[in-house]
Amino acid sequence: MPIPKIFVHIQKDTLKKQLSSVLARKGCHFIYASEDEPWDQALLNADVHLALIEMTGDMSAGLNRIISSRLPGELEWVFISDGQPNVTLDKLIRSGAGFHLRPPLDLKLLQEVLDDFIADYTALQVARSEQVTISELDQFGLLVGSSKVMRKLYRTMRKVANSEAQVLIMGESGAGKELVAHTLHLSSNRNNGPFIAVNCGALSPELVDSELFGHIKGAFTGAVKDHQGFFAQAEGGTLFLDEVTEMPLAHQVKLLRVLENREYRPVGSQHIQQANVRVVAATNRNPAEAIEQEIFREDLYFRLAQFPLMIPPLRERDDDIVGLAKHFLAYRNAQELTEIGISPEALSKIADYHWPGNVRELKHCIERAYILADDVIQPHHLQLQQDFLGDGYKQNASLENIPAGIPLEDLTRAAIEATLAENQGNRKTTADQLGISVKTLYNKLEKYQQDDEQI
Ligand SMILES: Nc1ncnc2c1ncn2[C@@H]1O[C@H](COP(=O)(O)OP(=O)(O)OP(=O)(O)O)[C@@H](O)[C@H]1O
Repeated sequence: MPIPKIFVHIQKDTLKKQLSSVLARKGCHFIYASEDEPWDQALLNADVHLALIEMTGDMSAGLNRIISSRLPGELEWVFISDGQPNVTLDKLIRSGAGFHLRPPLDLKLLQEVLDDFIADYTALQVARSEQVTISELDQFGLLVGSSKVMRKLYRTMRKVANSEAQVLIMGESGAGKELVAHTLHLSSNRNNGPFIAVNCGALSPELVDSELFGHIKGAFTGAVKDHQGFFAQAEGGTLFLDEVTEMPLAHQVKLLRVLENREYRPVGSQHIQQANVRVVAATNRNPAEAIEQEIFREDLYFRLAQFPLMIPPLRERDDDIVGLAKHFLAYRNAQELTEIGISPEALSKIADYHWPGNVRELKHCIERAYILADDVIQPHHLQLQQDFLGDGYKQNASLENIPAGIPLEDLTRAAIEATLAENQGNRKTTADQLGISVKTLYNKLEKYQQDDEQI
């Protein structure tokens, strides 16, 4: 780990002697001003973190040159003077540059100041190198995580991947259902075939049949050419039916038939097609409740859930929360050839938050913090949903807490994610509350997902 560099300009021999124990301190590198060049020039040329300067009246010109450079804000300063008033020095100290120690010199205080500085510097270096260039987490397919629950999930997925069982994935929005579906596909014998993902809630009710099963030219007004449905597109591979509970009931029956017979007929066609497709479905809802509310057919549930897989919400994967944050940061650093770190305080804030938006929210939060931080992500760089909208946003319905200057698209995304989390991922209710169509909501979520995937 790099050690801090301290520039020293002490002229009086008596002071040099007094400081000998301080200057013998280990854990930092002292660079002394030479007689060959003016002290201010030497300091401007040196790449140091702190300057320890004995100030005398004849140094004001040099100090003025320092003040007009960028250096004052970039360095920590400790001045030792004989107590003579010095306007230039006062100006620098009043701007918050550091310490001005007057006689009698308190060596203990000077030692403490240097100790604090070295401790802060070291903490910063630790934070910078806090495993942000490496990821510590295990990975299975596209899924990252080492927590007990994730490891259990990996084992189950490995077993189920190679069977032809239909899988129903359950879990909150942003918990990783699509990633699980895709990983199942990649780990299966069908991995040379296509993986087609469909948002059932975004299908327009009039076109569900045509979207799923395709149509032939002239099947209906506007059917100007043959159209391949999702089943045909997924032939030989996996069809992922996301938000399957949002599919209109009438179409759920048709889906059930295909799952039972492995046959379907494109709209307007006389020819039955064979479906060689593995269906993996997902829902944010509790299927039992959806069945009770009569929006999800029980027989379809049993058909789809030959193998139910429950994805735990991020807040139940305690061991993974901080690991995932570092993972996303490490990947971003590798991509951008940067070394942005994360402070222990920021990691605590991440660990303590309840992540209603799950992994998606965490990933997006790190992405924003990466952009905001200069070198180390601090707690104030982490913009959480609750920071945007407040926990009591709904109750207070107050817009006053929204900080000025937030890009509108960020605000839209925060509103969507907060509302989705509040509604346990139910997109219909979310769209209704936000006053947008389900289709618009899906389009936005798809865009956010694509943005996230570029991380
Ligand atoms: N275990 C994980 N490892 C790495 N990234 C993950 C993990 N889980 C989720 N993600 C990331 O979080 C985001 C959301 O994941 P995904 O789309 O799979 O969630 P989802 O449950 O299908 O969400 P929704 O219900 O809103 O469709 C994606 O950017 C994904 O890459």
